[in-house]
Amino acid sequence: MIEAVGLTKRYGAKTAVYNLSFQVRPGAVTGFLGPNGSGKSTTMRMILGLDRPTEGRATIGGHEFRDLPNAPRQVGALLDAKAVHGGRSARSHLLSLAQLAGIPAARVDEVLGVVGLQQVASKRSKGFSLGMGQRLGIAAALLGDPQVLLFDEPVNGLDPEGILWVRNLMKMLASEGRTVFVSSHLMSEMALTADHLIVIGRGQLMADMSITDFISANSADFARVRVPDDGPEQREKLTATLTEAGGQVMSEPDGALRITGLRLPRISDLAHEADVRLWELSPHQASLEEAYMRMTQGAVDYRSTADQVAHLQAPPTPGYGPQQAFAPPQGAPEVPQQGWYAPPPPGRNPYTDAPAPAVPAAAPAAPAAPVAPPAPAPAAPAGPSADLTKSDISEDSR
Ligand SMILES: Nc1ncnc2c1ncn2[C@@H]1O[C@H](COP(=O)(O)OP(=O)(O)OP(=O)(O)O)[C@@H](O)[C@H]1O
Repeated sequence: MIEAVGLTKRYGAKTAVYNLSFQVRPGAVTGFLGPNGSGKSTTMRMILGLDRPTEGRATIGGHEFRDLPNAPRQVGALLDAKAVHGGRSARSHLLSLAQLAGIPAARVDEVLGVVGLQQVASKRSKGFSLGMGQRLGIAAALLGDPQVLLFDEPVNGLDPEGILWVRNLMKMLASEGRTVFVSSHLMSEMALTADHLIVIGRGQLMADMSITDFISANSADFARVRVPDDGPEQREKLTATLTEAGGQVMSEPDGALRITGLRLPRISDLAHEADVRLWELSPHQASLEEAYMRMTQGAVDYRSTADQVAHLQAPPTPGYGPQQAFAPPQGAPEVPQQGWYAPPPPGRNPYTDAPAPAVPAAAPAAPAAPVAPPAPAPAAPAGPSADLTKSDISEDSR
């Protein structure tokens, strides 16, 4: 098991990680999520003894990394796939790691096979693509057959077949009873891979719960309703009826209405009683991606501004799709078009309203005012976090 207790890291005036406490248990894949610069790599580096915490501690199986007897046989990690001597072949890179850790040379060929790099084992790694480098990094992590594995963005640069392979590998390692801690930006991927989630924002814990609990705690189920386009009267009548019955109604730009707080059959009955015809009545549930976006939208450091290319665009054609203007009916606010744009779930959203993120019931209490305020984009640090352009570049590593 990996455990962090009050883990804090400051780089001068910058607080990268503040008072993080969590446990990563064996037998499950635990996803580690957070926006760019939220402190994921720093946390992993502290767990692996590569950075010293300013306060608090991180342990693996009850020991700090540097006190672990024969650490490479107990813990494997992929932090920065580029941290390889480019002049060495994949095999000799792994052989040198194996020798240092007292691992038999035969294991090198085993892990080369597991990651699918047998064909290029004697090629210099400086010619490797991003995805091949990721595979080599994963091979290094598996070398000592460790019980505890940490992967920082393992699918970065892998093609769809490679992503599927990593997903299955993580699950298999966890099913063997190992502790698997994986950071990723790909929510959809985490939804398919992880059993448990730890979410951080600006270095602080925002959630520590199962994927299922995460979605139900943060997602908003809603119904989408559409009435005939023959004037605003029907929409206004329906809005008033549904609001009176206890529903919350928001207007979408294309004229549809989003309803929360009422079940679909009740919406249908109410529309019937009000003599309003429906062209659409459909259920919607927020995905993990949406739940995550909502949770972390207040803790994002890097945001794009709008590209000023309006003068390059063709003038709108009246009467078509979203370009058609629909005034929101009375009493129905418009669905916000920036960030998370579903209506919030009933009650206050603790993640976006409070100045410092609060923590859900399952997680330890958050500090009052811990992290440095939003600052200009920080200088890119060494290591994986320096890559702000992380993208999924397809490659064929075979
Ligand atoms: N060595 C360092 N010196 C100064 N600041 C640092 C250093 N390492 C990290 N930071 C800062 O600490 C914060 C957390 O960085 P970290 O790399 O841990 O985030 P991350 O969640 O891994 O980001 P990403 O998803 O972009 O990889 C960032 O603001 C980063 O600039």
